[in-house]
Amino acid sequence: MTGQGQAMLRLKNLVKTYKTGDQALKAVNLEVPDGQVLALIGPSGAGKSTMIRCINRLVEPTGGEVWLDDLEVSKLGAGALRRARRQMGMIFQEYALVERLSVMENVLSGRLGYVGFWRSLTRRYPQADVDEAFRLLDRVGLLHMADKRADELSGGQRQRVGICRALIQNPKLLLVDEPTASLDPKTSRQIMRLICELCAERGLAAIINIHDVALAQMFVNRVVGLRFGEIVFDGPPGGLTPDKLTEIYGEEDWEATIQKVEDEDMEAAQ
Ligand SMILES: Nc1ncnc2c1ncn2[C@@H]1O[C@H](COP(=O)(O)OP(=O)(O)OP(=O)(O)O)[C@@H](O)[C@H]1O
Repeated sequence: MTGQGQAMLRLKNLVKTYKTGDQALKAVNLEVPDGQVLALIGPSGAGKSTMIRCINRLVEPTGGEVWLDDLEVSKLGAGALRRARRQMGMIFQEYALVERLSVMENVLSGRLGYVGFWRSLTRRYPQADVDEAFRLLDRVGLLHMADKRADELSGGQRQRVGICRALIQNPKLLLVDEPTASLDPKTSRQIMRLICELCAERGLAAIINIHDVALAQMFVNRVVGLRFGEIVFDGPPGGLTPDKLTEIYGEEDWEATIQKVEDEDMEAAQ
């Protein structure tokens, strides 16, 4: 349980220095309350993927703390970390599906952290898991594809499978790493909408690493901007003025990107 007034996810002075000497995160502090969906933006190399991966320790932090409710994830041993990871679903840019397995098997693989070792080897899942997988596939519009092989799907369909696989873990936090980077603009929008709707339905918090600022602005209430491993912006999408975007990304023509923000400003001024 989250303690009173305590954010569900807390990063305290999180540092990551790779063996190459690259300082990807410099003492990052961040709090994410229950059910909040935030977009993580920033230029290439800012440390977005590193931050997301340090939270579930796919990348081992060099320093600082990661807290998930009352659990200090950064201190856990292997067994406890495996259990903690069940609470953190991950969605990847390249979907990370097993190509030769069916859609259903890919979704069910999200339960591997729960079923015993032998059961996972034979991939025999409890009926309740199979039922839930059907429910999730239905929710994302892929019920009719349950028996198809993953390699027969389009990018958008694959990402829907990736979303189901993360959700069947029954996580409290979703870590989403560039979910739309391999998709066309229309599919990108559908996938972002789906992720945000599902988070709202389930009271799930999410950190979405996303390159497309306009897309982030469309769907989330909080944007965190990272630059050179430091948070340089944290606020509502409307606060992403040209100056702020320049602070995050460097000099650029922001006309197209901030169209929406300008429109709102004009309306407010009238
Ligand atoms: N495995 C690694 N070994 C060494 N350096 C790394 C490694 N992964 C990332 N880095 C470095 O850490 C910094 C942050 O990289 P990271 O991938 O987290 O940034 P990002 O904001 O996600 O970038 P992108 O948007 O291009 O994915 C970069 O300087 C990068 O070169």
